[in-house]
Amino acid sequence: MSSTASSTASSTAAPMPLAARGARPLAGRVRVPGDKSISHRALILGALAVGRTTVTGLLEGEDVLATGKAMSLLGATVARIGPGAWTVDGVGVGGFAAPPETLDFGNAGTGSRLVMGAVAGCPVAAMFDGDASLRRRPMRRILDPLVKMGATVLQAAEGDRLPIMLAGARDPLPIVYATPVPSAQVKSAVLLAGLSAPGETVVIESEATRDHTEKMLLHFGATVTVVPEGTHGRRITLRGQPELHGADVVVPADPSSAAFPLVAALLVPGSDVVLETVMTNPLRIGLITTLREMGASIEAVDAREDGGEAMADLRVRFSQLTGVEVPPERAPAMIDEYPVLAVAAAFARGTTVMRGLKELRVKESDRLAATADLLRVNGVTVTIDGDDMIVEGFGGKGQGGMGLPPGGGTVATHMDHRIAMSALVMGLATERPVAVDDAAFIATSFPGFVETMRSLGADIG
Ligand SMILES: O=C(O)C1=C[C@@H](OP(=O)(O)O)[C@@H](O)[C@H](O)C1
Ligand SMILES: C=C(OP(=O)(O)O)C(=O)O
Repeated sequence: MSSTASSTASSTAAPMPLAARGARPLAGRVRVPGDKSISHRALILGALAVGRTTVTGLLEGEDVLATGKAMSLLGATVARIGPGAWTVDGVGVGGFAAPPETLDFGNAGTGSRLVMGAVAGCPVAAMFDGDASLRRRPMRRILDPLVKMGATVLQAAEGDRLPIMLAGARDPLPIVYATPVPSAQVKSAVLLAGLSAPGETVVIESEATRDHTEKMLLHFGATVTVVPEGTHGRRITLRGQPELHGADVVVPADPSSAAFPLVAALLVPGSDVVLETVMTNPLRIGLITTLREMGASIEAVDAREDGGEAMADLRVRFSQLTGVEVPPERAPAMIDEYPVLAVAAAFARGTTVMRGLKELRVKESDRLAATADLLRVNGVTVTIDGDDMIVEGFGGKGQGGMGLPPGGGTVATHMDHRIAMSALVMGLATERPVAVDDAAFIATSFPGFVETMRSLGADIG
């Protein structure tokens, strides 16, 4: 790979404390970086295609750069041709070469798990590793179906965790797999392995998760059909052994990154902000749906489509929010947004109940615990009841409100970018500043976060 960026900068660098304090109204237009999910997939499918893939708007965060490096170690030619513009010359389905060194995914669950799927369909062995956070995350959910498809786990740390040495199948088997957890990463790993298998690989999910892999497989020339399954689920069928051809991929702005300036604009009085070209895939906008139910002013302007993905500019204005109950079936559409939703809930009038958050326990940190701690050290009452989180809102300074959350705390971020950004957003609107112990991991998904927020008028330093 022609980029010099290291995938493990965050884990080796000294901690980077930072604080946010009460701001004047936020105003202006910004475009947050490219979608992380689409960026990983563009590099992986580009590497498995024949010919050249050109990606524009790629997220140049550490997670995605680690995937780019892995693709070049597996034999693809990955080059940066300009800011956010990359080319991938692929090796074709099943064509990965044995990598000469460990594939180090740093902090990235998505990169490590999707690439395990892609490697499982090739007759090569690769060592997968990551930072201390990634080494704690469960990998059995990925290994189980991949072993069924013919891959072999040659080595793994206790509890089927990284570092893992995985040998791909010489003759991969197609399977019908009902995912035991709602996870786009598990679904995608099976589909990527299934590319090399003859016949049909089927994934059945009882709750629909983000469908970027399915959409991008179609874009690269595979045959994929998707039909509803049960009340909230889907059945995805991939015809194996297609010839994928290189394609152009335009990456829209990441709604999971846009969530931070979006919630900040809702919380800081007088704010009026436009977030440009935000992806609005229905399986990614649970946060927007929820915030609108809470009374948020979020207007989608110039809604359009590119490469099969919906996008729009979002105009967001300061709003008095009211607590709501968020149903568990919405979780997959906003799984990474609960920490920042919980921050918004702390400013709302009344109680917000978020149900069905089990998967938050196995992210970069135990996000259920980390989010509750984030709020508590800043004076907010939070209850964790099983897999549900209940936040008591302060309600603001107006009629019926109890004022603003006090703030004044230092938040332990536990190597988790979303906890760090959520805490800093909170500090823009609390009575006193909010500090974080380490903001370095923000670079995994949102390089330029602090500069972007400052360009809107935020006081972070
Ligand atoms: O497939 C993806 O790109 C992702 C899927 C989600 O993880 P799970 O599949 O573990 O829910 C999400 O949390 C992650 O940030 C990105
Ligand atoms: C959970 C996340 O990512 P990953 O699983 O790729 O580490 C995230 O970005 O919030």
